[in-house]
Amino acid sequence: MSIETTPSSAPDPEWERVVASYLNTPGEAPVEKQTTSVDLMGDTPLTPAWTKTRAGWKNRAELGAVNTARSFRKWLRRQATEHGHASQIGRGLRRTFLWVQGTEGAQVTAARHEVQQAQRDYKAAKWAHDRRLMPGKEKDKRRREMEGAFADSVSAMSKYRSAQRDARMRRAVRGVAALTPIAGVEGAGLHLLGAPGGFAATAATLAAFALVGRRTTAGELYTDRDAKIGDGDRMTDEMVNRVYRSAKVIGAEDVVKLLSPCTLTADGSAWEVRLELPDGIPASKALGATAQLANGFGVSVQQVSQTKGAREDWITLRVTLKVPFTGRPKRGPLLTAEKVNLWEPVPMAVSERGDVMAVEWFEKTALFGGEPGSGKSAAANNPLLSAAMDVTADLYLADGKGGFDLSPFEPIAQMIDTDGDPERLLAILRHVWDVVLPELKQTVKDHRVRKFSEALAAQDERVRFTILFIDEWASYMAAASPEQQKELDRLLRLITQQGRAYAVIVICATQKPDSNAVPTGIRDILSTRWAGRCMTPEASDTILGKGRASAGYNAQRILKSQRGVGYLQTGETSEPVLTQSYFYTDEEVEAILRRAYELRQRAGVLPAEPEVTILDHLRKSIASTGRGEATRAEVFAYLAGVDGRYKRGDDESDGRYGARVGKLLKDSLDAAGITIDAVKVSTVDGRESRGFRLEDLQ
Ligand SMILES: Nc1ncnc2c1ncn2[C@@H]1O[C@H](COP(=O)(O)OP(=O)(O)OP(=O)(O)O)[C@@H](O)[C@H]1O
Repeated sequence: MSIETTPSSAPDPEWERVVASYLNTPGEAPVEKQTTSVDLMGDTPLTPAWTKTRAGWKNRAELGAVNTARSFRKWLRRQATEHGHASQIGRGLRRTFLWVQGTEGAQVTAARHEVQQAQRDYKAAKWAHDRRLMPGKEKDKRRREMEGAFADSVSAMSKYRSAQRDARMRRAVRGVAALTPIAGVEGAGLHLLGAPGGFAATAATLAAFALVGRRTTAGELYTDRDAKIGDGDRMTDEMVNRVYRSAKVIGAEDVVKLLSPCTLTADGSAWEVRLELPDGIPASKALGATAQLANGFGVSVQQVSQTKGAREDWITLRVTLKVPFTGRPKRGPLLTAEKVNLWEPVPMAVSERGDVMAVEWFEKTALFGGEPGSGKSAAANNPLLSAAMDVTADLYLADGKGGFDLSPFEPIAQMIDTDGDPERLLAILRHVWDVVLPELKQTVKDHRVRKFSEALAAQDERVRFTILFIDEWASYMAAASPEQQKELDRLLRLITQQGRAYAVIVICATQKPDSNAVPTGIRDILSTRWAGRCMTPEASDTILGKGRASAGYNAQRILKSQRGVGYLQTGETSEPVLTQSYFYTDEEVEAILRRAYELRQRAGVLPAEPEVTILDHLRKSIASTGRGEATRAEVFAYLAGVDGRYKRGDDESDGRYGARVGKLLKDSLDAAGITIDAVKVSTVDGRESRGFRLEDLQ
């Protein structure tokens, strides 16, 4: 959450007056209005009420502590440079001393030099005059010269004295000018507050000297030019402009206009600012320069996110202080939900800002993509488990990888394939296309409406959601014959295209999102996309759409340590949003599905138990030996456990029992149209016997 500063939301007195006179008809008592402090210039930040609550104060205190620690670190770094405060004070003292001393010293030196010269001239003239054996005229001339030199020497001496006096006087005046405020402040501080006042006055004096010495000898002032968020500096207007310039998003002379102040979010996890790009620069240019911006801010590329605003030139920039989504996953809402209504948006993930991302599923289809381990099964679990908790949703599930991800859904799924068997998937698609969809279409026709709706669902219980989830389509295609491939492709296309209006939700998941993974024609109509970590920007684009990676939405940038993180693009938001999906552990999945089972049992919508055939029993009896084959005795022992007719009578001999149940098994297989002959197999202790092999059954 960020502290909004929206001056425009401050009360407008003119408007209030108009509204008040409109509401107050003549004769009526005037409407009593709440008075709020009016911000006439609209320039005071609006302080949300929550900041004055206990939690608000606590948050502020925490933020204050974080900021103080950060400022202290920055101050320490500064002290090692020539902009350190000790250096500044030293420079200030030197400069003040030089100012008090002034430039009169040069004039005094010049005057002294004049005196020395005049005295040298006088000595020379006197020496010339004092010589003997000189005609009288010459003697007179030399006397005059000597007297002239003497007068010059006296005059130079007087000028020198005057320069000295003048210099002393000026220095005294400047000294008094410099010392009076210091003495005044010190005196007043000591007089008024005693020792603390004296300390405060000394601090003020030092601050004044620091101010005088703030420029270095080279004339430089201290600036935040190199300040980086990664170094613990705060985001400033100047920093944002510098970084956008160095990232070449804007020109050297351009300026980005800040639409909001640079604010640390309420939870202290990120800096945020809304900005307006200069004319002629599209938002996509800024969105595509995330790596360069991250460099400028001194953070990793995962820490910078930009979202396009309502206008092409508006951007919200967010720089987190740590790599997001590396902490513990958020607790999923299904753990405590009693049931789910799929007609309402289903919470799926949490965005970087901590917003819950909820997805509407009616008329939606989805594609979950990402390299193995990126968390797509965990992400896809969100709609699947939500659907499980809505008793009006029927689940048709197929796992091309033949893994265990879907096994816990088995008791509540209408049809499921967990073996990656294309024939089984074909049976599921045929059932949905031939049985389910026609019934749903008929329901719509009966009500003479165009499509399903929540209101219709309240009237008619035939209005149900149908969830068709296919994990790893490519694996099915690889295992299918060319005819099966064609048929699978045809049915999936038809169901996806026609099912939307009848609440048929097709969800595909794939490790390698290309045209083999999901046929291109189908991929294009899958409206909701979730892109987990990908190997290449191209793979990311295959899920999110062409050009997304270069516009800044590149799932290749997601780190391995960011578990379950992916770009979520829904019909509701035009831009993909980086999110971390809710994660349910295996135990949690089972607990949710147990509740879903009970809900469905109470609602009477559990799928009918599939009939177990004699072939299923035979298969299981062989599988239970773990050898891929079973002796007749082992098969009969298993069958005796599931069917009373195979139990041995008390007085039945080995031979008679074998003959009786052997015939019983043969008759049952014949009735099912299955012919399997007993073959030679090995017993547990390696001897030979007659029995059945699993591969023969398959
Ligand atoms: N949202 C999440 N929060 C925390 N950890 C997660 C999250 N999502 C997935 N993980 C972790 O990542 C692991 C792999 O997840 P998941 O099985 O969903 O990946 P996947 O992409 O489906 O892999 P595969 O393609 O091999 O099936 C999980 O076992 C879990 O430990």
